[in-house]
Amino acid sequence: MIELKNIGVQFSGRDILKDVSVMFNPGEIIGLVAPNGTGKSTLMNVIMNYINPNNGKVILNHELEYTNKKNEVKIHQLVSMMPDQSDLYNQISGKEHLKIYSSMWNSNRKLIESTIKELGMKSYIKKNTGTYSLGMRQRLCFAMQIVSDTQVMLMDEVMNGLDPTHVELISQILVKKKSEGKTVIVASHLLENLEKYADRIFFMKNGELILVNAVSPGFDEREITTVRVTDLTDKIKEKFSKEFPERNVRTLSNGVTLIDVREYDSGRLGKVVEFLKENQIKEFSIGKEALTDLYSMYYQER
Ligand SMILES: Nc1ncnc2c1ncn2[C@@H]1O[C@H](COP(=O)(O)OP(=O)(O)OP(=O)(O)O)[C@@H](O)[C@H]1O
Repeated sequence: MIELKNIGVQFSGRDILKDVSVMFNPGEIIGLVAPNGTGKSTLMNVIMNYINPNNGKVILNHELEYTNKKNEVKIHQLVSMMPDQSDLYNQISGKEHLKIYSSMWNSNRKLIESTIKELGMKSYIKKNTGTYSLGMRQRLCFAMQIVSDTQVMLMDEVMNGLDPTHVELISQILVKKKSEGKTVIVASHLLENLEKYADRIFFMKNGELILVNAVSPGFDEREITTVRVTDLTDKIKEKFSKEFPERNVRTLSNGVTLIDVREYDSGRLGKVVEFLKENQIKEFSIGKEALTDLYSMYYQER
């Protein structure tokens, strides 16, 4: 378990993190979402003690803090940050990288072979990383962190440069890590993907963390709050507002129109669906807002 207590970071007098207090638990995947330059990496760097916060502290397992070098070594045995592609050595093989990480964290050597297999890296793992493509390098960075096998794993843009098959594969591995009790903290711009596996998602805005979506546990798939329409023209929208004047209809910058049906009974909801069908609107779903809608609301609404 990792706790951030009243963390404040200022750069050039600007608040990047403002009194952030939050707890990340074992067996959960945390998603961090924000536009470029908001503070996701800063937060991770604070957790790693690569940046000294102006205020506050990081506490691991209720007791360990970055108060001295000895504690830092202890914490870094338990908390790791996924390496960056620029950390790779071009003149040695992927497998050598994995061996180095396994030794540094003194983890189970068996993890090396199983991770290579799991990530489909067998055909190239013995070649020098200088010959790797972007996606191959990214998979290696991910594999290095998996091999280190720490209790808390921080991943900044883990899906960078990966094709959809590998995005899916890595998502599945993240879920597996979670089931092993790891705390996985992922900063990502792939919202649809993140939404599938993250337990809690935080948006960062004005130095604060805002919990936007508790996907599970307790997330009720059946809860209907919104009809989400992707092909609503202005004309039909106007007509809709006349027929359903009491309703809150909003069109977001991503082009999606959300109709708030929170207080509708099934009869009234049926009428909304009927209206859409009668007006040849085909692209709609009934349920909740998607993460990309929430993102539009928080960051892009004019
Ligand atoms: N060492 C530093 N000194 C001064 N300003 C910094 C420093 N590190 C980061 N910043 C600033 O803090 C802000 C947040 O940066 P950060 O790298 O945390 O953003 P991010 O959300 O991770 O962005 P991205 O999605 O682009 O990775 C930016 O405006 C950046 O310029």
